[in-house]
Amino acid sequence: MIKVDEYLIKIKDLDFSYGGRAIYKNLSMDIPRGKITAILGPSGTGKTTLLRLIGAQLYPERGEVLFDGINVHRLKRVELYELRKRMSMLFQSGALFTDMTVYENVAFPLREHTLLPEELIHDLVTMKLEAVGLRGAAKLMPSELSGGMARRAALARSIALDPDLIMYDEPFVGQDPITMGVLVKLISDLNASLGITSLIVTHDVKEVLEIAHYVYILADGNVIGKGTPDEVRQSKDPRIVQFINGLYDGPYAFRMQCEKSYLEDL
Ligand SMILES: Nc1ncnc2c1ncn2[C@@H]1O[C@H](COP(=O)(O)OP(=O)(O)OP(=O)(O)O)[C@@H](O)[C@H]1O
Repeated sequence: MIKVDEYLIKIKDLDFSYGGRAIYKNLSMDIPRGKITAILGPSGTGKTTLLRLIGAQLYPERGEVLFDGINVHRLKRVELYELRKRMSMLFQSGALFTDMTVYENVAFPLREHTLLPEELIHDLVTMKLEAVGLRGAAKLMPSELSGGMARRAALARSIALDPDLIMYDEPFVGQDPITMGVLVKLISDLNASLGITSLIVTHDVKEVLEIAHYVYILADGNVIGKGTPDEVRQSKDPRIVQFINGLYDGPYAFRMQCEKSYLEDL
């Protein structure tokens, strides 16, 4: 019997720095297959960097990232190109092609990467648009969409090739509460209906904890907390308490260190 590993991504003993400035030191994480994992942490910790390491846009100095057992940093260019069809990355900007309709945007990856006939492409695009509730917007241009609709259209495009993984980088930024609620539910529904592994980097802690199955909290170059949403909510670690509750001050200082005292500066 073939044993399917319960983790889609395994990160082992990873070191990464930007020009000598260490971002990760000995980082190890396992991302469960078919589940929603939230990656939380203070600004500048390296969450986006982590997504780029998984996608092999960046290379570590040490350690490895295994995607379905494949070391992503050892692949040749063509192999990586193939593997990336199984990973989708959704940035906060959405980045739709502005000169194409919503339909053409969703059809684009199918035309780029497959030789499917137009009829089948039509059916697939229609299904993806239906999944995000935008079948009625197929003919619209991106400039005619609201911010939330644009993100949903980008989401439809990112699932066009039925990826195994979607990495969301700040998917809720700049949205009103209702739109945010729609996006949160959509991500959760897509995860359940398509069985996609979802990795969400966000500062919207409350929203993401409602739908995540597993949570990693990163700070100071490593994992400072992990577990189910309930487990991290109940943590007594002051760094995690501060972060989960969005407290103004705590172990992570609100004020940056300054050489002179406040009085001296005045
Ligand atoms: N290309 C780069 N070259 C040098 N330093 C970089 C580069 N990209 C990011 N950094 C730095 O690396 C650190 C981690 O950046 P990253 O964007 O991964 O953090 P983040 O946790 O996603 O932050 P935020 O939550 O604010 O989006 C930051 O201090 C950032 O300034």
